[in-house]
Amino acid sequence: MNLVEMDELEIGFIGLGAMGMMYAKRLCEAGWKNINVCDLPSKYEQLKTTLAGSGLTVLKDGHAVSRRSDFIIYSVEAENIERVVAEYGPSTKLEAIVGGQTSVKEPEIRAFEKYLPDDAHIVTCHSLHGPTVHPKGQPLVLIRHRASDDKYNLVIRILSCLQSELVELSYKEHDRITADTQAVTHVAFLSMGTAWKTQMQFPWETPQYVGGIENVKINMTLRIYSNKWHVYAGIAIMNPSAEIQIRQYAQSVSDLFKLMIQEKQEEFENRVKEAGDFVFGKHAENRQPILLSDSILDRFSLSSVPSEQRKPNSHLSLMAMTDSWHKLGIRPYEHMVCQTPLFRLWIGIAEYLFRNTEMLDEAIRAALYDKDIRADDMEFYSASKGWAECVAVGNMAAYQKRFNDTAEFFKKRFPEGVRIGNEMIEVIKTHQRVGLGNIAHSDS
Ligand SMILES: NC(=O)C1=CN([C@@H]2O[C@H](COP(=O)(O)OP(=O)(O)OC[C@H]3O[C@@H](n4cnc5c(N)ncnc54)[C@H](OP(=O)(O)O)[C@@H]3O)[C@@H](O)[C@H]2O)C=CC1
Ligand SMILES: O=C(O)C(=O)Cc1ccc(O)cc1
Repeated sequence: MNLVEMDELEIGFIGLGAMGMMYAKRLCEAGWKNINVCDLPSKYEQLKTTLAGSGLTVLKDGHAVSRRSDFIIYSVEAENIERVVAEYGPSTKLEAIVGGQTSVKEPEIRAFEKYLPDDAHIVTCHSLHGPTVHPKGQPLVLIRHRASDDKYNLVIRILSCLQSELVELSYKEHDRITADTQAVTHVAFLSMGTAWKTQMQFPWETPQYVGGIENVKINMTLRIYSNKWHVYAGIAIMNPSAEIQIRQYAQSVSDLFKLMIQEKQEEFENRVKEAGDFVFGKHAENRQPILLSDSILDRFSLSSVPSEQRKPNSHLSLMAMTDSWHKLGIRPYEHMVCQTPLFRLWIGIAEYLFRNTEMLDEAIRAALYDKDIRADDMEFYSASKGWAECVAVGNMAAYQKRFNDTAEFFKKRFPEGVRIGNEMIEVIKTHQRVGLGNIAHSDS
């Protein structure tokens, strides 16, 4: 590392929420000496007090940060990016590099092109994990939109301290891939949460939700609802590629649910198995399987129901996911370069279900004939439709209300769910390094 560069270069963060703070602190710990930060001017005094002695220089607003920083990272809500760049963009230092951390890049790039001076370089990024996950080994998307070689290489040097895996994409590629990996995954978990809440049912008290796969559903749903609504709303509503995926997911839930209640066994089974062959079958043999299993995931339980009382689940959410990948011709393993921990767990449990013929047949039987699970499936169908409509209308306020209503229902269990969720994510990280076969063996 060039020590003069670390002493002299100024790096700025506009927006000091969870992600901005995480980045600023990590860069500071790595030895970058001049880190300028700000949030809303109304938080200036408070931030000065809380960050006194931290090594970060707190400034009043984005003008002050922009005027003196050589690399500026906007780390604000996707919903606000245009307004914030419009306000502070014109104060950008001559020939500075500007980037952002928003999860959806089309609005961010549009704002940069519109409001930044022509001499500004644009290199933007997206860490594909939440603020509480260690960035080491996680994908970090880097988008070189308008930058000289020198400036681009400088950004790589600065962000290298995160120890993430760099994935170089255009902003359009980024939005297309994250619509597949993130937007649709979130809708599945959001719908589970809404369905449970509508029935006033805590899944950890219910016999259908006992066991490893169910632990992923429960803990990841709690993880999403404990995060901020705007993160998910931005990904779903502001990414131009997301609506089609979400619409298809809701359609797949609806199509499968209709076949289930009409007990059209052959049609249902064929459709589910064809989808499974497309995603997990022969053609996918070259890819690296994730190989999660119930035995690995069993220990991450919030459940109070003894495992002997476990009842079969239809796994409508996973069947619909696989069906929707099939209908849209998406091969999800091709997107693993942009995996988030949540996506990895999600595709991991779908893979586990579809590779395990006995379990898949049990789920198909439960879907068609088990009346106990029908009520849950009906609520899940209705919730996924509601989320898809909300995204199609594009109303952020409606999204916020739906999200917060459900979050409120689950909030007492957030600390525990998030703690266990973090442990699950650690396990899949280890698994990425050593191969899950080894872990499965030592666990069993
Ligand atoms: N959380 C996550 O898991 C991840 C989030 N991201 C993305 O990173 C971005 C930030 O997310 P996150 O940190 O979680 O969200 P936060 O809500 O924690 O942080 C955003 C911060 O920006 C502030 N802000 C808004 N307007 C301005 C302004 N004009 N000037 C200065 N600060 C402003 C907000 O203040 P106020 O709250 O008062 O509006 C808030 O403190 C989002 O675009 C998100 O999509 C990316 C990866 C993961
Ligand atoms: O893993 C997920 O999908 C998460 O929920 C965390 C997350 C949220 C937003 C991002 O832009 C990146 C990661």
